Amino acid sequence: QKLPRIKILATGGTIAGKGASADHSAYTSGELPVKDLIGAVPGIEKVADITGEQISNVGSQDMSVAIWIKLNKRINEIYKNNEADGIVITHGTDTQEETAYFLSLTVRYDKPVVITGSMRPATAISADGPKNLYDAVTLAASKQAAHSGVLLVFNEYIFSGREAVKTSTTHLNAFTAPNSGPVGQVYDGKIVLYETPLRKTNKATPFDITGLASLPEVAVVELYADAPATAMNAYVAAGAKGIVTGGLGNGNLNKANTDAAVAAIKKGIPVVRASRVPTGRVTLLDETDDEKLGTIVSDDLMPQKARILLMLALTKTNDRKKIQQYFFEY
Ligand SMILES: NC(=O)C[C@H](N)C(=O)O
Repeated sequence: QKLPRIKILATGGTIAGKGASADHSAYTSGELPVKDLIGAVPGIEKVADITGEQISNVGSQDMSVAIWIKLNKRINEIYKNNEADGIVITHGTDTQEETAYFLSLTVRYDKPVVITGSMRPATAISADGPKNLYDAVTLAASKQAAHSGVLLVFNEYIFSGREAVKTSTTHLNAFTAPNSGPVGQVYDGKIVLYETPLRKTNKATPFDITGLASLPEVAVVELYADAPATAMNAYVAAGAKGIVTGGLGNGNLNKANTDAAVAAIKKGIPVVRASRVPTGRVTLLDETDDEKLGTIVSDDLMPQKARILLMLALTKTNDRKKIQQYFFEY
């Protein structure tokens, strides 16, 4: 029986990280090549017929729109040319949730795309990378991974790429899905899915970025007690095409930032109200009169994910109502 063909696209991160000693936390991410990552996973050759490609080799704190566009292009090409049955992306954890959501919205095929990484570098005692990679390959090789957008596998849990958020800076269970929980588990080489994500992904979104070399600049402005409008005004002056706020509570802006937001909107720059709080929603017309101000709400996307949707939305439209609809659908 022929094994499923899995392509590993490596981008860097701690999973490819190297430290001077096994018992110390200092290391540099994005050092080892993809063949070393595959070579460190015993038994993986029994799960799938694996090939690897290096897309980038960076700590994901240096992930960029340019690398996202390259990844998106390669994934679409692999499926168009029938080069693989499933794709696994290895990635740093710092921005893994952003890449997962970006690709969920932009890949044009309903085939398996699974993303993973690690918290400990490859050289550490009990490195978690090989197990996470084994689990990711197992999931990508199973038929169950299709039609769900990008799935993020970490520490034996499976999350929707839209919902996953890094919620620990150091622990091995670094990801959770604060609003919805995991969609399944992978354990002992077996996948158990409890549910499939309902938000639209892949072909069901209008975000075909084929041919684009960049995306409209969108900035995130974080709120806090007594926050001045300096950051928002500076981003607008620097030419931002959209602003997302990491607002207070249910997406509230203080007076200074409300005034700056209204001024930005008058210049044709959409402002999306998200929240710095990790669970719950930002809904229209709660404490803020969005109709009067012209603001858009993020629904339940955290600021870093709302930024991705706004960048993609701006490739299609500048219309407030349409952009708001995107936030309710995707
Ligand atoms: N655990 C990790 O992967 C952290 C690292 N800074 C990265 O995102 O690449």
